[in-house]
Amino acid sequence: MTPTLTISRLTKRFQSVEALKSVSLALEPGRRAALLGHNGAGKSTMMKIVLGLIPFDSGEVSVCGSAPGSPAARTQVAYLPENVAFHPALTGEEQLRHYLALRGENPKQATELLARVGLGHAARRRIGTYSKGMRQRVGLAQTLIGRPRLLVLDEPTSGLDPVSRRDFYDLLDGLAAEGTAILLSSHVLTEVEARTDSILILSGGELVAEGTLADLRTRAALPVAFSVRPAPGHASALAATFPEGVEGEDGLLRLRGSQSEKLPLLARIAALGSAIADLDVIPPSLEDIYSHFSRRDGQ
Ligand SMILES: Nc1ncnc2c1ncn2[C@@H]1O[C@H](COP(=O)(O)OP(=O)(O)OP(=O)(O)O)[C@@H](O)[C@H]1O
Repeated sequence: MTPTLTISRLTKRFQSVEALKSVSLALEPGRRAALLGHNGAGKSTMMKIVLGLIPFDSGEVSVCGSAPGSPAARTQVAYLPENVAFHPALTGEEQLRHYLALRGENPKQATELLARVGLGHAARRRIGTYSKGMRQRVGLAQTLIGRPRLLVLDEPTSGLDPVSRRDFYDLLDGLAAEGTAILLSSHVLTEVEARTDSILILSGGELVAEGTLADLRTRAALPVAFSVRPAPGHASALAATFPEGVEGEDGLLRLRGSQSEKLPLLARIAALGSAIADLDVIPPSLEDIYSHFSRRDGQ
């Protein structure tokens, strides 16, 4: 499948700052990729380059086969900034009709676009009365004008409550299912874990990790934690068997082991049979994996 977005060896420098260092990636139709990174890692710089808003120093960028910022690329890519602002006195429908007219599209599509993002009921209300989540949906409706093949979303769920976040990702799922590629940045690790297909971690301008969460988990090879609850009267025996464990005030014994130690440890725990009341295996969290890949120099 031809990727919707291809970036190879992309380098961008602002005076003495190397904002992007030989970054390469590809995003295929219908894929949702999350761009993660500390403040200043280079996320916005990459998005601006993909949108054709700023030039780059070296490398190649292709948006649906065209150079970023070219007329062909601009018809295929849409952008939603973090804090989207609309005229508060206009209704959602008026605002979208305005954008449609600017793009040379039929303003009557406003009704359908607003319905698509779940705002049909509020189309004739002033945007000044909308919640932040509703304004983000107007922003998403605006990005859908012209049926773009690539959506670039800068922290699209920042400031939204959990239900609005979930609804927003549901909308993105629908768009991805139709073949739209989605590149979004976020600082909320748990939501990208559940709602995107791949994770891209930028650190100091370098793409330090790329893949599904399962790929990154394997590559990071971080320790696995076990939480073991002894059966009544067996706490001392359990602690004696695992002197390396840490006993908590909650009565649980906590153990850690590398990926290769996981199964042998499980076998040792299972061998205790009825002395064990319960067991949880806790894989490294996305936060652990993110910290592993994105640690700054000196940390
Ligand atoms: N116009 C500019 N002039 C000089 N330096 C810049 C400019 N734009 C970005 N930078 C620098 O490039 C680096 C990457 O910045 P960028 O805005 O891409 O990071 P980011 O990952 O989007 O961060 P944040 O999460 O804070 O938005 C930073 O060191 C930043 O200071």
